[in-house]
Amino acid sequence: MTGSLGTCRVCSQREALALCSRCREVGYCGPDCQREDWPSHKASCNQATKLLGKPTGPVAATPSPVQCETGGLHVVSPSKSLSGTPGTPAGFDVVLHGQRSIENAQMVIDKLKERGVCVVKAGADRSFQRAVHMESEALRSSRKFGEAKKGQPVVPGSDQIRFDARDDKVVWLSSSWIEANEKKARALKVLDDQLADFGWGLKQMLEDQLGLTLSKRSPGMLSCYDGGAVPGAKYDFHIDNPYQTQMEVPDDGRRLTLIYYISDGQWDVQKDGGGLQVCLSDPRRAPRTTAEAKTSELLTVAPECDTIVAFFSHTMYHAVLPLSSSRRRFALSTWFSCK
Ligand SMILES: O=C(O)CCC(=O)C(=O)O
Ligand SMILES: [Fe+2]
Repeated sequence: MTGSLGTCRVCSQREALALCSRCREVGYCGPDCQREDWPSHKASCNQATKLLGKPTGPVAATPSPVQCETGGLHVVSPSKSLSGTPGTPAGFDVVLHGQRSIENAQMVIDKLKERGVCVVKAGADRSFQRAVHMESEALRSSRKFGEAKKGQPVVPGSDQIRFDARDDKVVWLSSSWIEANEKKARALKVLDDQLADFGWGLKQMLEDQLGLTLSKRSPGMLSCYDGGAVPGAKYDFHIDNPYQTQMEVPDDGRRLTLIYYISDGQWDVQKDGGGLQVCLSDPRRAPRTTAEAKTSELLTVAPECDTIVAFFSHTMYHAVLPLSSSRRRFALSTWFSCK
């Protein structure tokens, strides 16, 4: 779902900004047109979701900027306190559930512009959350996760290789992997699609308001930090696409990182560790070093089930703090790129 979505199917005048999140077959300029169309679109939407074999319950409640039945998503609590002191998890900036998709997308954009990171409550059904957790655990038991560490020359051309300071294992949900593991990852596939929709739903606003043009998305990456197998598992401070820092690395195109956390129940960052910590530096420019980044205020996000975190891949330093219990911390991540 890249490029233009065409014109709105109702008014045929304005550009469609988002697709129906259930069937992803029709586009609207905004919630008003979508709401008006729902009585006539309902039947074909139900048919399409049946044909695609999508579980309608979870899809209707998953994190996408447009929801058919209700005409968009609904913000419940804009920003609770966001003191961001280490160890104190941030509140949600946006809570998605069922109405006002465009307004929600705008709140995400505003937060990204102001702070480079936005914490969103996705609003998926509990049964869907449980399904993605069970699938993640089952994939781990059947040894589907592989090494995530990547080696890179310390400077280009050097024989000295530095490995990513990360302790997670990952599965890439590429289309061929999904095809080969269809039954094992039904809910994860739906989640990956929904995360994609959420990101693409921001596309036009990111372009118009922040000058960021997204044209590609990576496959979903399911990660597992296993506090039982690797006590204290973590990922040190880094920028996903560090081309602006003093490290001599090429621009890999990544601009927006989206992560959806998957866990069995509540996650207490004081007890379990594993918080995502983001350095709140200038969102428009990457700090040149980790030390410089750490002089900024820190925002801690609890990897609590059903939380989405969005941040700029090329400017925001972040880390996964060491796990301090034997729990497993799962997340589905995806990266949107400008090339
Ligand atoms: O899982 C997280 O919270 C962040 C992981 C991360 O930074 C990465 O995979 O690049
Ligand atoms: Fe990262």
